[in-house]
Amino acid sequence: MASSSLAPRVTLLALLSATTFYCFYRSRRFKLKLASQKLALPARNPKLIYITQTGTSRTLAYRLHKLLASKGFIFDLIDVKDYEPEDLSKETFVVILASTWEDGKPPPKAKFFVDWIEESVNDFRVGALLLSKLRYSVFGVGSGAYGESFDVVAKGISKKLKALGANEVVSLQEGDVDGGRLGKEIDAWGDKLVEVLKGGVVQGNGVIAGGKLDEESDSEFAYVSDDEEEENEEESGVIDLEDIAGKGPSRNSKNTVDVNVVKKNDGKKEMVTPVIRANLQKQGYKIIGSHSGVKLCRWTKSQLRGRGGCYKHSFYGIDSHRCMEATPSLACANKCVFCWRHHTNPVGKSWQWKMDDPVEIVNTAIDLHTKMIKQMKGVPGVEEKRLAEGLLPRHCALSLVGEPIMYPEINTLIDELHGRRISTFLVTNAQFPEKIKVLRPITQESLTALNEKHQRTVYRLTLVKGWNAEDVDGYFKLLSLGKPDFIEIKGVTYCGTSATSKLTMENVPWHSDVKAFSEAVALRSEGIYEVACEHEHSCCVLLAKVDKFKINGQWNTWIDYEKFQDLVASGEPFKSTDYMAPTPSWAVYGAVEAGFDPQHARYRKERNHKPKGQST
Ligand SMILES: Cc1cc2nc3c(=O)[nH]c(=O)nc-3n(C[C@H](O)[C@H](O)[C@H](O)COP(=O)(O)O)c2cc1C
Repeated sequence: MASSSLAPRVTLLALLSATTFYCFYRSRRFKLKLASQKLALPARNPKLIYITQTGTSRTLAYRLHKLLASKGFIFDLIDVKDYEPEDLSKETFVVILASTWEDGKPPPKAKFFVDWIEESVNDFRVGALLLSKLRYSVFGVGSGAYGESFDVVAKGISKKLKALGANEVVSLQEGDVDGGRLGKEIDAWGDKLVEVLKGGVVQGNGVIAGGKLDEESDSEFAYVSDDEEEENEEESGVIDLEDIAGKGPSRNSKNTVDVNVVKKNDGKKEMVTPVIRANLQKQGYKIIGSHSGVKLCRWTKSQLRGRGGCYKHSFYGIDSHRCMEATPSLACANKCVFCWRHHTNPVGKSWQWKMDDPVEIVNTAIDLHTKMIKQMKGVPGVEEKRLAEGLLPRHCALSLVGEPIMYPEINTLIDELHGRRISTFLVTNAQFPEKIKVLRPITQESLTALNEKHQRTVYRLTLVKGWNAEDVDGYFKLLSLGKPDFIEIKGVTYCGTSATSKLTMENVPWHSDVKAFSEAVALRSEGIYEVACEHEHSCCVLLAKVDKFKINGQWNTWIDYEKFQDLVASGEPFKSTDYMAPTPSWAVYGAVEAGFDPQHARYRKERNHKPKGQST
């Protein structure tokens, strides 16, 4: 590097690092402030929402409200016309009573509410965990005389809330006005709700206390599938039980059982509600936690079924079902909760890190990954061949944000992974440029201090409409710093509006917006970058350096993983172009497949409407 350009570059790098660190510090301060404020905020009341035309559901809702109040559980009673459905992502417990009218439609006053739920399910920009904090139950009000459209509004709401990640705590009740027993039915159903609510108190898991909900409660209460495509399939974490009330789940050698969903002898699956947990505990089982941290990502499940992969498959040939995560951990030996941020400003205490052995980290990562893959055996649609592939992880994501970047053994960890022919890609940030500089070769790296690396480097940019989707010049300046080989530009995924995220659907770009921004950045680069690939389903586009990766008109954004491992093993220096591979035509920008691998089976959810703002 010419010495004349070194000084400004170092200055810029330092500036960027300092800015990033400052923003990080501010955001943490802000979060801490919010957390401390939160303690003072009253918890959000659970909601009892009724959907009615002629008043039946309202009468039942009042009756249920009274019953719940008599047991000490205070719900806000709300007519659906007065409820803003976007608030569902802030709720933790909602009970809905819904009637069905002509042609299986909801009463007109509920149209907006029902449409919002429906559209959120069908909108691929919305995260499958939008309502993951929400626990809910639905009671249908209708007439069996209407045959196929009996209670369809309630059934639809229940199914769609589940698809958005909400947890159903008492099963849907299909109330039939013709039976003349609706009053008794709502009482019995209400008793079940009370049982669940009481369970929350008994278990002390923060679900409900004195009729109030704790917004910060963990979701260990019930397991929910994060699979958008298989709404009712709660495969991971399912333990086959003869009968939970009788024998219970088979114990493992440690006499513990880790369940969130159980299957009863009638084949039905059931959530492990606090009540069931209590029953299991009475039988001597120790419940050791939830599955929230070890669920397979939806792309992995999809690829195990031979269906579409994530954008990393389209851009680089990474198979999700062969990709695991390893998290190097640093634990403070002084058991200090503030960890390194505290210790960098020590308060007089000598300190030391407790570090995981790299071999142990890799073994644990492989172990967790293979365990989860094995759980998919026998799940409908999962292919034997892909299961076998999944048991041989080939890629590893190393997230080096925060504490792990300080992990001194990072190169040993990378060596350990490569020793097992597992390619590594890093996710990091600009706070620790020195650490990035000394890293061993990996297949792909991200962010600044990368300009001088010989491996593939990538920026990842998340577009938020109204926030950053217009600043082409600003982003081009950032590119000029690290001169990455690739730039992934991805539309933000909507995960609900909350105290810490003010994003709304208005901020979520369409794929056409992402394309337009990417093309503008490419244009601004004056030929250095071109848009190389796209993955429409993820709203994601890849820009790549033309001189390195486009050879005789052919893009080479994919990675020859075997060659990469051979190069590592050789011990000789090598460059990113030594292990590049041709991008398949279906992944190239503008292809009719729009990044969808034709070898995968396309699985489309039923859509009743075209996505907003799209012509096709
Ligand atoms: C014109 C008409 C159409 C109806 N269509 C359905 C239907 O498709 N499915 C159903 O389950 N119930 C249907 N019902 C029954 C209503 O859901 C039932 O009367 C219920 O009690 C209405 O509750 P609400 O007063 O809370 O709106 C229909 C009733 C009427 C009068």
